Amino acid sequence: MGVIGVSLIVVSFVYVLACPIGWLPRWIVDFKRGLGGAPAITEGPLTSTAKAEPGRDEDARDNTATSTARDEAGSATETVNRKAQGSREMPPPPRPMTAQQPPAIKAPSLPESTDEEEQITPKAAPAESKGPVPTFSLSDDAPSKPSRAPSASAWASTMPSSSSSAMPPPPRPNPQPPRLPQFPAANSPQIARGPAPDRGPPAGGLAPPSGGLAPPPTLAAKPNKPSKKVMLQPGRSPLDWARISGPSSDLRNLPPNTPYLRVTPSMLKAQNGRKGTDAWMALNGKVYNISPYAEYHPGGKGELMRGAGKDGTKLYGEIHPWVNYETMMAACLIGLLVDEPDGKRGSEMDEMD
Ligand code: HEM
Repeated sequence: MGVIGVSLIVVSFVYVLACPIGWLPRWIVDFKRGLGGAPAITEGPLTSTAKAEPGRDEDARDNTATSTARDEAGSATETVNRKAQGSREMPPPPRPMTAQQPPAIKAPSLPESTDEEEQITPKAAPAESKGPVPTFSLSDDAPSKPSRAPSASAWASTMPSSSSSAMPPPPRPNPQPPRLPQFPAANSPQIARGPAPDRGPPAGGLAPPSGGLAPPPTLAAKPNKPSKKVMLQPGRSPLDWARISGPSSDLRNLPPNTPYLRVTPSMLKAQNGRKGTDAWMALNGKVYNISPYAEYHPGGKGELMRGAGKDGTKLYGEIHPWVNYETMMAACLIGLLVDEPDGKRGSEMDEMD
């Protein structure tokens, strides 16, 4: 009997070792793994946790070792019964796809620390190895080394032109400034009318204005003549005259508090600036003493004295009608030009002119 029992035990061991794993119950498989046999292939669905948990694997080994010890201490009959039970339960054949399953998440190399038992679920590691940080290049040249994220230009150059999903590069800025369209337009009626007619030089002999418009007819035109202005002595500028001929000045050269005089033509003729007398001149019915102004006259003393002792209205108007004599000569006002008492004013005035 002892020999038979030992033989059964030996046969059971041989069967367990030689039998396909898929036909064996789980605890025998675990037992075989504990003996260092083929890697365990579970019957149930493969899960990454089952294959990637070394902690559980170690637990299984512990269970297997416990079972082994229990088996060794058990009787041969129990072993035979378990063998018979395993024979009756026909497990499914091993899946051929098991070996072709994609690699599951690689189990991280956990450090051999004391808290290994607490960390049951390992952290998944990235499938790809960490490479260098991709570099970006903005130059149009091809990148010297391949990078994971190429530059925009390199990407655009590598993209096929026929691809509809490729975004075209932005247009380059136009170096030339935009040009305005022709004005007037080619079909404009302004061109149909032709060029503007030549209306001749502007009236008055003035330089043609830039705007092409003629001066208003009410503006008196300045005669286009050479200037007859003279060099004035120092202190005899128009500004100096304005300073000495203010509203409170009296340049009549008459006795103080003398009222405005009624100047007859004979009186005016006698004031011609000769023989030490002042020169008077009538302008539009008013008589002025022009002697104080002679050194300030821009046209010179000689030109001014052409109207001394006379009615210079016509002469004055021929040269500079724009000059405001009433303001300039207010301090030199003698009085009003009146007719001769005997009615000779008209003929005398004609002679004076
Ligand atoms: C009280 C009477 C007069 C006053 C206040 C006066 C005033 C002036 C003034 C302010 C100017 C400068 C004008 C300018 O810069 O455009 C001037 C210029 C001139 N005046 Fe008189 N004037 C008087 C009478 C006369 C008379 C009677 C004559 C000649 C007969 C005369 C002949 C001239 C001449 C030739 C010029 C130079 C014009 C030029 O070439 O620009 N002036 N006068």
